[in-house]
Amino acid sequence: MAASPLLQVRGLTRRYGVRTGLFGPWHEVVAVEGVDFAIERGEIVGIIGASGSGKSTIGRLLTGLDQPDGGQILFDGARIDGLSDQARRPLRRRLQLVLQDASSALNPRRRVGVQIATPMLRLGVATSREEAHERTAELLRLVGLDADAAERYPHEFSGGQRQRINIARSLGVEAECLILDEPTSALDVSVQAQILALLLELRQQLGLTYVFISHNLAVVQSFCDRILVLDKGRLVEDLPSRTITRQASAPATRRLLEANLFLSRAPAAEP
Ligand SMILES: Nc1ncnc2c1ncn2[C@@H]1O[C@H](COP(=O)(O)OP(=O)(O)OP(=O)(O)O)[C@@H](O)[C@H]1O
Repeated sequence: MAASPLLQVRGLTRRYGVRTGLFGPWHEVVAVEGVDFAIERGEIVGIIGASGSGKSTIGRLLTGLDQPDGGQILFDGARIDGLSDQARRPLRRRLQLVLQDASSALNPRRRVGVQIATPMLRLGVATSREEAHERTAELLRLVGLDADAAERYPHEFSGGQRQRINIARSLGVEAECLILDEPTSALDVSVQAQILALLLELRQQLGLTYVFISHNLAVVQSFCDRILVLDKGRLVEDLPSRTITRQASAPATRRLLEANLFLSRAPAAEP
């Protein structure tokens, strides 16, 4: 029997009730509507679309920070939508969300080492403080930081280094799948490239699966195996990165490709 995809969504739907003004009438905003896709182990899949197309909503639904109004989410063949906090606990280890703003994910008042070690102990990946401590040093090395980073506080690091710490924390709990929501958008291009290279290396070493949410088509094309395009909450394209330029048929994808072409041809700004 063929193994099930690592992550699968069927008919995923999320609508929000929104009020016009303080006392105005309520109306419905469709954030995500009837989305279907499947992601295999070891794949890097990009989710792209214009602002408001539903990308982050999908990230929140996949990681249980929000619940769908309709449809199903399966992880390793089992339903994970609508789980209680208790039932979700083992999953929290396997499926991790990495956000754009690494600072907000880190506690400014706690040393980096403690922040990497605590989830390991809480989720039972390490059974003693010593083991968590050793593993923290290994992880810091793995993401390209010195082991003494463990003794420092988040504000002592650059944005790119903080994102490395964030990734080390996800790896500490032995995550299998990272949902990366614009993980490099706040970084300058050279640091962005370093983080993407690190993620590729980690996938190679650890067999990780990534869902990469971004508004940047050029980045998604170079980093992902496959690209899903959202338009007003609907999935309108699902193509391998290498063929998307030739095979794209959805108007939303064509718009993204044209914008990308325009940006790559635009003359550099005057100093
Ligand atoms: N909590 C919420 N309450 C009401 N509407 C929401 C909420 N979260 C998202 N929405 C709406 O759902 C739609 C999709 O939002 P979402 O943040 O998923 O888009 P996005 O593609 O990630 O956008 P961006 O690229 O700008 O971050 C938007 O119209 C947004 O206004």
